[in-house]
Amino acid sequence: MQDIDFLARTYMEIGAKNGGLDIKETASKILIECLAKKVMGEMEPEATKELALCWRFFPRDLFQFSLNIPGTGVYRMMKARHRMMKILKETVLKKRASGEEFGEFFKIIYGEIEGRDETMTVEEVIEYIFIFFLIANETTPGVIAATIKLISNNLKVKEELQREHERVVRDRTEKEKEADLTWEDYKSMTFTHMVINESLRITSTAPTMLRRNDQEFQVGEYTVPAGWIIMGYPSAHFDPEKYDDPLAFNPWRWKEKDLGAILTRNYMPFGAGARLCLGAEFAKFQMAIFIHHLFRYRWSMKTETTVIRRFILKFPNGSDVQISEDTKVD
Ligand code: HEM
Repeated sequence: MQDIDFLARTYMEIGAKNGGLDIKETASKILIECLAKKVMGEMEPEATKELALCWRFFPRDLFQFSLNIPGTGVYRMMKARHRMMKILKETVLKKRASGEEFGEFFKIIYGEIEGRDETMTVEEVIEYIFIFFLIANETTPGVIAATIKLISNNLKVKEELQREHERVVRDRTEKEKEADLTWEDYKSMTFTHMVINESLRITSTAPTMLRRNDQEFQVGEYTVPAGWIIMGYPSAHFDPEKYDDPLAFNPWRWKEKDLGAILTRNYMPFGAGARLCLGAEFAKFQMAIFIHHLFRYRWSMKTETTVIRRFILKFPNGSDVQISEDTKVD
């Protein structure tokens, strides 16, 4: 919690000094810096920053025709990937040589816990970590940027959030707590949790879930033979019988509901079953902390920001917000 809180506050302060920031890019930097520490343990600050910068080549060019020749996005992305693998490998080798401690996640997958045998080679572990970062980075920053766009289009929601976050800051100051956010602060952001749930419903970020069925089964009048690959989509999120006016962004529909639930019959932004998202709580947490720190300023999103879905969420005109030091509210 402290890491995300610190990174979100720091990046927001830098943005305020510069007159603004790109939401998706900033959320991505926070995510990668935080995950890198959790997975790898302490890393050289320059290596972590470079790792985060490499991701800039991914969102734009990941789901495109694979033409890996110089000058294409895919080529730039492959170069960035190569660079990232090199940074990760160098970090592992340096840490090993100096006996420095790895992050908990690394220790688990590499088996570097006392008494356990090695389970993967260094190369395999790095591949695994890369995919882990990739999954995290292709989801959370986009959802955060789309959430800010949804909020920006809805003045009532924006005002309610403003009230909530001013209250959180006020409570903290009154109780003379340290500047860091606490778990209680996070839990008390009820309206923010409603906004997050609604945004996750409406953005339905993971466009599809692929499954191979072991056994034949029936869907209405159709029989799906065993061995088929099924593409599942959380269409329940837009079912008018389950959600009144389903295309409307209405956080109040979550009032009095269980805001902690990441999976119900009609709500599955993080998937379902054995492959339920590993980072669900972490993602929701990052979203809330990011929103909190943004709302410590008066902000506005550039009107030209648009969100489109080309398999994943995309922001062809970026996701810039304007903030400045003199609009800080606390
Ligand atoms: C708002 C952000 C996120 C959304 C909407 C999301 C959504 C999903 C969905 C729908 C799945 C299931 C895919 C399937 O069933 O085939 C999934 C799996 C997964 N997610 Fe996330 N995710 C998010 C953030 C994250 C983050 C931040 C991490 C890592 C820290 C993460 C790590 C994973 C992993 C490792 C899996 C695979 C789990 C498995 O196969 O056992 N996700 N995610």
